[in-house]
Amino acid sequence: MWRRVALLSPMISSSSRSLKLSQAASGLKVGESFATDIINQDERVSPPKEKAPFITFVLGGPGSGKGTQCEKIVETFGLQHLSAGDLLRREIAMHTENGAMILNLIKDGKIVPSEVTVKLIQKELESSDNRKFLIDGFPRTEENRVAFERIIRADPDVVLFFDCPEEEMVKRVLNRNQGRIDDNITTMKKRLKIFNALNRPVIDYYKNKGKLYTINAVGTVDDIFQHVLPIFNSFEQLKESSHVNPQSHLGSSLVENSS
Ligand SMILES: Nc1ncnc2c1ncn2[C@@H]1O[C@H](COP(=O)(O)OP(=O)(O)OP(=O)(O)O)[C@@H](O)[C@H]1O
Ligand SMILES: Nc1ccn([C@@H]2O[C@H](COP(=O)(O)O)[C@@H](O)[C@H]2O)c(=O)n1
Ligand SMILES: [Mg+2]
Repeated sequence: MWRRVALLSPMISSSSRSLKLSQAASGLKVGESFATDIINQDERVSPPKEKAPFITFVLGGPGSGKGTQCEKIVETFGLQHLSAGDLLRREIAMHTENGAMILNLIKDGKIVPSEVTVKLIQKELESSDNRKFLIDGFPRTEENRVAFERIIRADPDVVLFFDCPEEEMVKRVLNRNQGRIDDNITTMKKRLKIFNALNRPVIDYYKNKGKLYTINAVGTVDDIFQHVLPIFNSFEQLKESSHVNPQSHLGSSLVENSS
């Protein structure tokens, strides 16, 4: 098994390098490991450089179709889907120490403190063997974004923004029928307000950085996915692990890279 360790070479003599590396390896955080060396614990050989993980943030208003499109991206390109909302709902279901606080905030369409959400994401990133992630519904606020940079010490490679009119989002959420406590008109109105006030600045931030891909989220699920395909097709490292031949899909060029 490959374990990630920080750049420790200067503090390690050649004879005891493997042992000290493996001792030091436990207790590392994801952010530390992103600029790291690795060691093969079975073979004790010189480690090759580990590539930084490929991170996609998936943004869009409530009901814009983020989760639906993420499922299709996973099927085609093999990324791991981490939905911030699902991670938070799991805390509620498991009655963890933050569960009750999270429930109250979600009921009211409010944003959970960034530290809590980022730590949940961090756990998933660190325990995964996948190196390609779709982080859905995150960052929701500038505070979320800054906390991710501080704790995880990584930047997204791609930011998708599913752009959908409010009327359509309301219709979809009210028809979702998955028993979500926030799928009602009162909470939906609050969520839309929060989206416009707090998520829009994050979208603008990535637009200015040239990382934002704005996708028209109106149409059938398959039509919309046709706009997503060419984005991921343009990254060589994603083609390597694709489950189907993404080239066989006719990705349209209706995507706007808003840089
Ligand atoms: N293109 C589409 N056309 C019609 N309905 C859609 C489309 N995409 C998704 N839906 C439906 O709309 C609802 C909301 O979609 P989804 O859960 O993917 O949105 P979301 O952006 O993840 O929302 P949230 O932020 O609330 O989690 C679901 O019931 C889904 O099946
Ligand atoms: N970064 C986030 C993401 C979500 N929340 C809370 O969860 C609710 C549901 O999120 P979905 O992505 O599943 O729509 C959302 O309204 C927030 O209350 C959060 O706080 N921070
Ligand atoms: Mg969702």
